[in-house]
Amino acid sequence: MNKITIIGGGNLGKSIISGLSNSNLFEAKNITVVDKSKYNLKEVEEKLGVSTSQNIIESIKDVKWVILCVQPRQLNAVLQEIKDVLTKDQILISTVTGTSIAEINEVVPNNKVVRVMPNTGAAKKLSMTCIAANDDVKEELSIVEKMFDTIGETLIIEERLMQAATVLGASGIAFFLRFLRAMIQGGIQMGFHPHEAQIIAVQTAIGAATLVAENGTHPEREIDKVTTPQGCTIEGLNEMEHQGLSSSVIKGVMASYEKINTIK
Ligand SMILES: NC(=O)C1=CN([C@@H]2O[C@H](COP(=O)(O)OP(=O)(O)OC[C@H]3O[C@@H](n4cnc5c(N)ncnc54)[C@H](OP(=O)(O)O)[C@@H]3O)[C@@H](O)[C@H]2O)C=CC1
Ligand SMILES: O=C(O)[C@@H]1CCC=N1
Repeated sequence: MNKITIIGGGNLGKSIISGLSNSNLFEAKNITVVDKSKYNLKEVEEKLGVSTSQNIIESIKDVKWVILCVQPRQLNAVLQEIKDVLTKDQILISTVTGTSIAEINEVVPNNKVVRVMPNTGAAKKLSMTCIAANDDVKEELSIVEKMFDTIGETLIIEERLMQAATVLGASGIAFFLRFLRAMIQGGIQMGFHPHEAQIIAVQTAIGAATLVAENGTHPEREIDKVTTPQGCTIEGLNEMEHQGLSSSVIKGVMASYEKINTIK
């Protein structure tokens, strides 16, 4: 029951495994990672002490939970490989972008499927994971929620919002990091060494996010506390807006959302 296999130990898979293996939910030896790459498997074996395999069929025997963590174009091959050996009581947890529960059930009609959309923050137990399932998968949904609660925040959503959750939560890591990089570049131009600019920008980003997370305030309320009248902050903010900061972020989010509907 408390065994889990992750098919795909790449960027996201490693982050999930890193979080799960440090949680109390699964013993490291009961987490098996399957990947084509021996390099990926050696890394998780050495760093996290989890079990590894290059044989999908062997790795899912006697396992209750199977996380699908391969790229969208690789999913069908994995489903075709496991469809005849899966038993009815095994639950599939799919992280795969853009593939619906119904599409997975077309290939494996007898297995319950929960869709999850975590992010790479999972490696630090700071994932934002959105979770969706069909109405008849309530009990398993709540166990999957507990599973992902061990690696960050979770939110149960309707499946129709999964693409939006992918853009906001999963791609969102990259979007925030690009802003962080720009802040570091500005810091260097003002005279800091890169590593100093990075320390300042990173801690400031953590502070900004924590204020909103812990105070429950709207970001603009926290901004108001920083903007001294006629001061340097409002000068900088207004220039960023004249250059289209909010508009370009919203346009970027929507471009990502349009793209996701074409991914297969
Ligand atoms: N990266 C992220 O931040 C997020 C990703 N996702 C989604 O999660 C999924 C995984 O993404 P990500 O981790 O970035 O992708 P990666 O390409 O980094 O990882 C997938 C891994 O699975 C391996 N693999 C593929 N097919 C098989 C197979 N048949 N048997 C064994 N191993 C296999 C790949 O090997 P090889 O490279 O040799 O093919 C690769 O190492 C994707 O669907 C993605 O859209 C969702 C949220 C966030
Ligand atoms: O870029 C992608 O398509 C995937 C989904 C979210 C993060 N990585």
